[in-house]
Parts: sequence; structure tokens; C-alpha cells
Amino acid sequence: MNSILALAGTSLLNNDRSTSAEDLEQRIPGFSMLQDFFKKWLRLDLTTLLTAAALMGAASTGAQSMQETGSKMYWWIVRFLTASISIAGNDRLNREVLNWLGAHVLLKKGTRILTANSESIRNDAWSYRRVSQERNDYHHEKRMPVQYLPTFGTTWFIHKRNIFMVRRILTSSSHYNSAWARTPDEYAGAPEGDEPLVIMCLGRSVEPIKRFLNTCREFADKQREAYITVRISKRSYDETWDTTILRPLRPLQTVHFDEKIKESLVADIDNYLDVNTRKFYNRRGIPYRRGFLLYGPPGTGKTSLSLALAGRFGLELYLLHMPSVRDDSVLEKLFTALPPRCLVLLEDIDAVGIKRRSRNRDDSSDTESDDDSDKSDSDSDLDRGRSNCTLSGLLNVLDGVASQEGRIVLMTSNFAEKLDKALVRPGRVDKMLYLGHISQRSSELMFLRMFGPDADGAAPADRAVQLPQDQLQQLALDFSKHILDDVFTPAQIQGYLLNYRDSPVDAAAKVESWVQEEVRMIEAAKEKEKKAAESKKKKRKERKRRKAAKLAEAMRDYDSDEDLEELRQRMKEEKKKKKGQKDETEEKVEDKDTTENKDKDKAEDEEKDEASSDKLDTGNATLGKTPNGVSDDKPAKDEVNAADENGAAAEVPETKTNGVGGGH
Ligand SMILES: Nc1ncnc2c1ncn2[C@@H]1O[C@H](COP(=O)(O)OP(=O)(O)OP(=O)(O)O)[C@@H](O)[C@H]1O
Repeated sequence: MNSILALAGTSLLNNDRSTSAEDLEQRIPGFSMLQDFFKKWLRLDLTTLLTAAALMGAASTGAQSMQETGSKMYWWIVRFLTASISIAGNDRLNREVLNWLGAHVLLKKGTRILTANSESIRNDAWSYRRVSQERNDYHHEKRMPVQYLPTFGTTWFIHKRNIFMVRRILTSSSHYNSAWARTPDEYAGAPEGDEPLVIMCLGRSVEPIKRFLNTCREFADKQREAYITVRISKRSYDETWDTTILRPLRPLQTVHFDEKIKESLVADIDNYLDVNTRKFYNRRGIPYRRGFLLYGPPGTGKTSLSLALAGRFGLELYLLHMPSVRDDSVLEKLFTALPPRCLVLLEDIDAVGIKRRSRNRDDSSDTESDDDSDKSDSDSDLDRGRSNCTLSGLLNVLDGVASQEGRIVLMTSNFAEKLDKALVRPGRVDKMLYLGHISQRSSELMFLRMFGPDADGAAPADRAVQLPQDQLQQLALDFSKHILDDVFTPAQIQGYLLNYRDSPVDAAAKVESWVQEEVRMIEAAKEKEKKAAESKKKKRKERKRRKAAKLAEAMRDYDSDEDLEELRQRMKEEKKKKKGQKDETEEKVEDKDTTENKDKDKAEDEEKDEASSDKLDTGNATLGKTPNGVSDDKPAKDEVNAADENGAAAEVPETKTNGVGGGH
């Protein structure tokens, strides 16, 4: 067909119609008939038509090859006249460049090409640029507000007298394989914020690009000062830190506990992060790691303190809720993916290794029937949270050979006394901090923080008039006088104060009756606990008495020592048999648990996500009217000075039992 069109084209150009018609007749039998038909019925010259088509084809081929040549020349010039640096999609620098572009170029240009997003944004580079749109929960708005973000494929800008071009490379294969392939990048797909970038600069030196990258990093550092970056692993099958949450910075002063302990903790971390300390550790062959255990009743500020410390030291916080970690291999992969300098928060560490501990307890017990009744309430609480990670898996990631150096691990637990000694040994846990119930002084500070002016000096939005400082101070004193030392958790006090958010006067006036009511509930709960313990004790005694009577009766039938020995042997065998059956049943239950766990994985992932977000929110969920968190078994010391790996004692001073505000 092409040769026919070419022939038609040549003949038209040569104006030689007769020759071309003959040639065409030779190549296409019946061409003259067709031509006659066209002439007679349509009044068209078929040769002319074919010639026109040939010319159009030639023009398009020409245009295509010109385009290709143009593109080659463009890239040749670009290569010749520009220097460039490429950045991978998953590199943090990539996000920082986007972040800078968002703030300095894209938004300022007043871009007319936007992308819309109604889901949570995975990449912090884009979320920095989000125009904050509050969801109106009062009107039960369920939908996420739509976020409009700038988009770009290639953008030009001038920075410090240099001309730059940043190109976002779309990687999605569907884009390349489709007809969209020639569509400019800004129309071809909404950016996810993790596409590779190429940064080009007019000139033959990469130095201006390096300087530009430094500017982007400094800008990101500044922005981070106002936020804490929290990373979580949402999807356990991914085994990556896939989600970023930006939390507003929480100043350390807003977490109330013993000021001396707080200072020593800050000094300890400061010292650890010092470059000389790293050198010291390295030269002496000591693994450069630091671990802390924060323990105490729920709602005493363990998570809040971790967030505040991350902000104080400008570290990213990597959060793992231990009961939700699928197994040791996931834990190991997550730990391997940690950056060298960061803060890792392992929440509810007591959930690890529960099975091992409960079995050990069974093994070591003499009388199996007494076992269950011996379990304390806290034991059963402990058994409720479960983790498929083993203790050895956890120990391995904390200080195994493959474990990263340079990070700080914070572990939290409500049941520190139950933790395995291997876990809390120096080198893994260098310091233990007890966060307990609130003191009067801390409750006074909390009152002032709740009702004082905002950081910028303005009255909180929902209170038109800000009380004068001396009046507020007096109210805070009146309020704290009624708060009994070491009875309430800070979360309880915060919950109470939030009920009177717009009226400090009412908060101070009504605290007395609130305290009375809470104390009454605490006493009632204690009484109930006492009664339950007494009844358990009675039952145990009765069981023992019945057992002894049974034994005495059996012994009556045995006259000689041999008979008695035989009886003893028989009883031993029976006991062994019973234990074997019990172990078998337990294994079956465990197998069933594992299958169920797999099914529940997906649901748990979602729950975990919600739990993490909830926890990172105001924490109101922990604030109930129930007198929870009242623990009788306080540890003997709230801070245990632990020796480091080579046996050198850590330098934290001894402190009092109540770590929360006790020093005021
Ligand atoms: N010491 C404290 N100072 C100030 N606020 C506190 C303190 N303790 C708790 N809160 C408040 O109580 C809420 C719950 O605190 P947080 O989650 O840090 O407690 P937690 O000890 O980690 O609890 P859990 O053991 O249940 O995980 C938060 O909103 C926090 O602001």
C-alpha cells in the first residue's frame, strides 16, 4: 500500500497522470475500472485522492522524525548546558525538596493545576503544605474535608540567581503503557509525594544544586521544630514503617512529674546523643545504645513523656504497640529499617513472652489446683494482652548482633514487676522511671496550664476573658489543696479539668465534691477487691482441708511403710498424668489461637491504627469516672540506677517512690 501511495505521489509531483494510471493498473488489477467508477458517479479523480493521502502520510512521518530529532536535540542541550542530581522516591531528601517547592514555588505561583485528596496523606512532604481545614465534629461531620494540593511535572524557578528545573518522574507502569504516556506529568496522575526527582541547574557545576539541597534540608528542619514525626507500621504484612503522623510539639513542661527526675532524664539523653559519648562507646567496644523503661499505672504520662522527649531532642519517634506486632520476623524487619538516630517507643512491653512465663509458673508449682487461685488480678490483666513475639525475639532486636546502634529505646509497661529479668538488665534497660499518681503541686501546674493564656498570650478561643494571673494562681492553689497527694492519675485530673474548660472558677469550686465522690468510689473498689481476695483465700483453705482429709482417709487403709510408699508413688504418677493432659490441652488451645490470630490480623491492623491515633490524640479516652490506676503494689524505688554494659554505673541519682511531681 505504501508503494502505491508513493507511486501516486511521484506521478502527481511529476504531473504525469497517464504513466501513473498505467503503473497503478499494473499493480492493482481493476484500478482503471475503479477510477472510471469514481469519475462517473462521484466526480472524483482517484489518482489525485491517492496522491493527497500519500502526501499527508509523508508529512506526518516527517513531523514525527522532526519531533524525535527535536527531543534528541533538547536532551543534548540539556545535558550540555545543565548539571543535575537525581533523588530516589523513598529518600527523605525527596520529601524535603517537595516540601520546599510547595512552600516557595508552587503555592506562590498561584497554580491553576491542582490535585484533590480526601484521604489521609501518607507523605509528610504534602501534609506540611496542607491548608488546615478543621473537621466540625460538633455537627457530626463524617467526611474528610477535601484537600487541594498543587501538582507539577516539571517546574522552573530561580534560587540564589541560578535557574533550576525540578522534574517529577512518574513511575506508574500504567502511565507508560497507556495513551496517556504523552500527557504532561501534571495531568497524568495525582502525585503521591514519593516519585523520583531530577534537579537540574543551568550551568556545568553541581555546586548550586548542592547548595539548594542544603536549603531544603534547613527549611525542613525548621518546620520539624513545630512537629514531632511519628512513624507507625500500620499494615503488618508490609513490615515497614509505612505511616507518618505529624503531631504538634508537646513541650516537656506540659508533662508533669518530678522535676528532678525529668532533669536527670533530659541530661542523660543529652549526654548520650553527644558526639563524644559515641566516640567513647566506640573506642571501648561498648554497643552505642540506650534503653529506658517507663512504668506505672495507666494514664500517668508514659506516652506523653515519650512524645515530649522526641520533640525536645528533634528525633523521629517510631512507635510499636507490642501486642499488635505479628511475630519475631516482623519485629526484626521493623528494627532493621530504623534510621541510626531515632527514638523507638515500644508500648506495653509486658505483652511479650507471656506464654513462656505462664508455663514456667505452672511447671514450677507444686499443687496445680492452687495455681489459678494464686494468680493476682494484675496477672490476669496481663494475660489479656497477648503478643506473638517471643522474649528472645525482643531481646535479639534490642541488642543482638544485627541490631542498629545509635537509637534510644523507650519501653512502657503497666506491670514492670512482671517483666523478665533478662529484658530489664542493664544494656537493654539502662534506667527505669516510675510515673505514678499526681501530687498537689503537679495538679496546681496542670490547672495553670489548662486555664492560663495560650502560648501567644491570647485567651483560649472559647473564653472571651482571660482571668488575671494572680486570680488564676489563687484558684490553682484552692484547687490543688483538695487534690490528695498520690491518689489520682494525671489523666483523671486532666479529665476533670476538661469538663470545666471554659470556667476555671467552677473547676476550683466543684473540685471538693468531685474528690469526695472519687475517693468514695476508690474505697468501694478497694473493699470489693478485699472481699474477693478473702473469698479466694477461704476457698483455697477449704480445698486444702478437703485434700488433707481425703489423704488421711486413704492412709487409714495402709498399715505398713511399704503400703504408704506405694500410695505415694501412685499419687505421684497420677499427678504427672494430670499435668501431661493439661499441657496437651494448652497446646491445642495455643494452636487454635494461632489460626484465629491469622484471621484476626486484618481487623487487628485496623484496631491498632485506631488505637495509635487515639492514643496520640488528647487521651480523653483514659479519663473515666472509674477510680482506675490505683495500685497498692508500688515499686520500692521509682528509678533504678542501672549499670551499663561493662558494668559501669549509670549516673542518675536515686529518687522517691512517687515519680509524678513528688519533688515539688
Ligand atoms: N504526667 C502527666 N502530665 C500531664 N498530662 C498527663 C500526664 N499523665 C497523663 N497525662 C494526660 O493523660 C492522657 C493519657 O496520658 P498517656 O497516654 O501519656 O498515659 P500512659 O501512662 O501512656 O497511659 P497507658 O499506660 O494507658 O498507655 C494524656 O492526654 C495526657 O495529656
